[in-house]
Amino acid sequence: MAELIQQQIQQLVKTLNDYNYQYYVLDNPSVPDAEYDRLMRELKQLESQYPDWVQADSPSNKVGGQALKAFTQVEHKLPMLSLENAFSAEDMLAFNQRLLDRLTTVSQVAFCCEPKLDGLAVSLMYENGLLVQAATRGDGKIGEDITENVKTIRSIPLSLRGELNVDFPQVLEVRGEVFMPKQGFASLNQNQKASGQKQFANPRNAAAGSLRQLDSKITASRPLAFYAYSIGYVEDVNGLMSQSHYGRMEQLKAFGLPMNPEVRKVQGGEACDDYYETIAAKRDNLSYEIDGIVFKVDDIAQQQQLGFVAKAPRWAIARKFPAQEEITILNDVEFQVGRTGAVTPVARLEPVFVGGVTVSNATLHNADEIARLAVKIGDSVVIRRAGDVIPQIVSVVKERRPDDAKEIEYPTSCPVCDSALQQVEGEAVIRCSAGLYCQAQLKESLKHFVSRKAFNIDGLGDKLIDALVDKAMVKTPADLFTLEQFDVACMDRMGQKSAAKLIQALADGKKTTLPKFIYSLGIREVGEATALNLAQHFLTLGAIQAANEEQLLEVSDVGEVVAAHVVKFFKEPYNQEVVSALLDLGIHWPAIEKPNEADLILEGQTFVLTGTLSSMGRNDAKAILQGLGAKVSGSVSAKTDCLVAGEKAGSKLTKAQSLGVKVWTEDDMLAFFNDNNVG
Ligand SMILES: NC(=O)c1ccc[n+]([C@@H]2O[C@H](COP(=O)([O-])OP(=O)(O)OC[C@H]3O[C@@H](n4cnc5c(N)ncnc54)[C@H](O)[C@@H]3O)[C@@H](O)[C@H]2O)c1
Ligand SMILES: [Zn+2]
Repeated sequence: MAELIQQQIQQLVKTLNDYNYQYYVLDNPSVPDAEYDRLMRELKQLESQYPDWVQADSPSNKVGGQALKAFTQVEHKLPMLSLENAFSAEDMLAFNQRLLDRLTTVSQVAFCCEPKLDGLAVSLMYENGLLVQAATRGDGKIGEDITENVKTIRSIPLSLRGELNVDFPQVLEVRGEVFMPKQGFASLNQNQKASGQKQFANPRNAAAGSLRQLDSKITASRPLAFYAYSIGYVEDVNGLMSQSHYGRMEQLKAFGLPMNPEVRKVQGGEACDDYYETIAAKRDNLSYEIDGIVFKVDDIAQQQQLGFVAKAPRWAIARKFPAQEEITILNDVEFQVGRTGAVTPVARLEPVFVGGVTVSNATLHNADEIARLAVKIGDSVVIRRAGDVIPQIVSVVKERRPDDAKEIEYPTSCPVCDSALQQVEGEAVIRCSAGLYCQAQLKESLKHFVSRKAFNIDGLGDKLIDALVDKAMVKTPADLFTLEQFDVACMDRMGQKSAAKLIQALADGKKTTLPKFIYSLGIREVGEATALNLAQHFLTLGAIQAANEEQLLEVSDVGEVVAAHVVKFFKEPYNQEVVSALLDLGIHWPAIEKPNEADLILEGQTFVLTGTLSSMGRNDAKAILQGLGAKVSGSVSAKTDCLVAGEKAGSKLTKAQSLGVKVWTEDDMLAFFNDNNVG
């Protein structure tokens, strides 16, 4: 027994030291933080139970990793420590109680609350107001000299604002986090992918890897940012620095250092919990990754009274958010066939709680992605789920690969209809060649056909469509309109009442609009906007069906790919049959009037819509603007002529303002519509 525990401790120490090396030295961790934290807690638990067996090289009371030899080493004047972690409200209560036990004279502690940025700590040494040295944390005592690299980060001032010895002290060490904003991270990874280079697992590794470059030109090309969060060593003969941590943050801001705008000072533990909840709710909308909240005792005298333990201050704690990355097992890979025949590998996972939900499936995208991950069935994989984004497999933990791990085999024929698969050159996707003869494609097409923006048929859910196709009651979209109440009522979970409702909905659905009809056909690459443009350009279905590629290219937003798909679609005899069957069954729409040239008052102008409009949906506003000849685009650029900003407009509004793009409120837009008798 004893020996077993000792072995367990040794094993944990070895594993965690390996993980530290991968994380801190190589900037390339193999397991998610949640897994590391679990193993660390296990080790600490064993060490406190069996103090005689604590190993000399235990990571439980060490900070970070070793400084890379390739850099000049910097000895920190004051150690750069880590933080104690809290994982729950109970942990926070215990922390608050520990503080109150030690600070016997106070009944409530004031805290400074700060988002815990997921980047890496750096020390910036300012002497007489000039930045003379920048260093990484390293092992807490010795870091790496990264002065030249840090100087390439635009938001870090090379000199402080204000007057020496009046505003700022003669020596001031500023500490803070260098991080990579989410958007910068996404575009960096896109570039890495395009140039065939390794992609980074997350923004933290990307930031660390970018900062610890021997060539500062590479660092300069990376989108790094910085927020200050404390001070280290100071020579301050005039006693300029505040005795409140929050006060110091305000001072640093006045000296020109970037400060996180979310930082707040609050009183007592409950206010800390409120702050935690508030930021947690905002987390997905922040432009940078955070993995928790840091709570710091605000009063510097109290901080000094509390002091430090081996690797962290007693006066601060990091409360971590639930993990967005977890580790689990890939049990199997199944292949799904989509509406356009694309065959997509779907990962079946051992269920795991991540990003606030239990995840048991993740998309694997295509064969290229499987090759990039080099994943096998049976592997331990890292799953990421952030916000509402669908879960992704980000990496494979190679050292945990079991001996019987199986290669993922791509099917050689359609897994649903057994027809041949085709791969278009230059595309990663593989498609079933059978079109609507393939039941999977038929089901997905029908789901699209009845969806909200197409025929909008209430009461025709995915399960019912699957069943109707399986029972061969529906073979084409036209068959939906020949269904009878009696047939539908016999289906699972349907009764006479819901069947009657559905038949009525189908009858009502026969009246539609031309753009919706075009959209519902599910022609590849023809979305709502393109369908609308096609309808407005050609005015009748017949004209669209008869158009050749050249004529189609005249439609705004229609390029060669779309034109080819449209022509191909209407050439297909099967599609021609379905379209005429639909028309024979009474599908109809009001005629579109040709807009007067003189009515196209917004011709050549690009509009962007953002925020919530109270008087109409964004799609309606878009249609009216397009009717006046405007292009409506999704993103603001220098080419944008006007941004319509509704309620709660966010980053697009800021961007438009910074580019000097004209901005309309919803009222401005309505007034314009009114003046021009539209809307
Ligand atoms: N996945 C892995 O293999 C692996 C390996 C080692 C460490 N880790 C992760 O790293 C953590 C330990 O790392 P650590 O020692 O750097 O501790 P930490 O990340 O838990 O906390 C300390 C660090 O927080 C950062 N920080 C961000 N905002 C801050 C703020 N406002 N104020 C103060 N500090 C702020 C600083 O960089 C500071 O050094 C572990 O809990 C684990 O999640 C993961
Ligand atoms: Zn098929």
